[in-house]
Amino acid sequence: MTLENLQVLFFKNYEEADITFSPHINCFIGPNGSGKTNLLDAIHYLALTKSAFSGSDLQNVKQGEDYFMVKGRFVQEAQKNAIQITFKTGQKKIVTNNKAPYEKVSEHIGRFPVVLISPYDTDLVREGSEERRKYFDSLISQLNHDYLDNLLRYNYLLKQRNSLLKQFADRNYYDSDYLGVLTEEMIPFAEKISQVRLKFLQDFEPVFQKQYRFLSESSEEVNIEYKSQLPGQDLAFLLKQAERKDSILQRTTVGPHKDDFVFLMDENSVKNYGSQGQQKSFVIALKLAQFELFAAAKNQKPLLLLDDIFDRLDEKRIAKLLEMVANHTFGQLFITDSHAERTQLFLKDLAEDIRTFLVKNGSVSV
Ligand SMILES: Nc1ncnc2c1ncn2[C@@H]1O[C@H](COP(=O)(O)OP(=O)(O)OP(=O)(O)O)[C@@H](O)[C@H]1O
Repeated sequence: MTLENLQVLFFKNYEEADITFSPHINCFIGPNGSGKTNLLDAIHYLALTKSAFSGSDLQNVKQGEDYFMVKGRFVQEAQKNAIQITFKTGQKKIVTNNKAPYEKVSEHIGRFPVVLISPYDTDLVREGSEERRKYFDSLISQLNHDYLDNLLRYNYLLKQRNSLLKQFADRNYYDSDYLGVLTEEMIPFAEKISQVRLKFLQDFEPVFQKQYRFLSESSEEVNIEYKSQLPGQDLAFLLKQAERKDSILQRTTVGPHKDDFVFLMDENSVKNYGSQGQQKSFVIALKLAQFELFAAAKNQKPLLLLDDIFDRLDEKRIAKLLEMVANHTFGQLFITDSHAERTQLFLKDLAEDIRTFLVKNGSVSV
């Protein structure tokens, strides 16, 4: 799969940009804060209908404006998909493919696979379980639409259950039967989510371990452990047992929203025991495993977005990634860097068609 072009309007620090890409390597070069990462984010947005960095669409609208648009043409085999996403303050965003709106935006997710490697990836190791759940949920959702639907449904019901618990506390009254009906409705979704997460990890872990060995060339063993209250347990019983606690805390304390994916290195926590270099290898291996699984499942190479890797990674890891580029492991690549000479030096031995874009203060030139 390739992205032929990208147009943005009032997206982050861009008033307007219109770029035609190389099907191989594209480099965005410019000073810090000029808007290189924002272009990668616009590509991410086109593929996944959300930013990789900002939690709210309002943050993506250029300051002083009230809407933004991102537009681009993905080519899959001979088929062209012109995607346009428009967000206007206070309104629902509109996503169209070849001018036709999707019935459900979730249908778009996973159709145009993209993998982003960014300096923020180490948050997956350092932050709490929510970061990791979000990452794996997004990954599984791009491979499995039923999973995404179940997850959306579960999250909706969870929100309702939590607000009911809060209402009971506020009004000083309690209706266990009413809560029970909502709880029962959640259980099948919770069970499916847990089953799919467990099964996914069984497929993902060996691919991840292979990528880690390739990147680090060291002997430590890495694992990802699925930590959940659910497998092998009767969830209805667990929820019933937690009901008193839930009513005091006014939130649901049992369920897949409490799961974690624990990152281990020689059976120790990567967060506490892994060196900075090991943590970076760990997260890049996650992303390379994601790339490999997406490529296999979708029978096409995802776009690979590499943010600031020449600055943030040591030469050994950069060499490994470039070895993969030279071996044609990847398809279309988008790379950001603040130093043109450094990028040229790293890419000089590659035979691919390399296109360089100069980024300056929210504008792009060739
Ligand atoms: N909604 C917005 N409106 C206007 N400007 C914005 C908006 N969101 C982000 N920016 C600006 O975009 C700039 C950051 O762009 P970006 O992260 O793409 O930079 P970069 O070139 O990748 O820098 P670095 O090399 O430091 O990673 C900042 O100056 C920020 O203020």
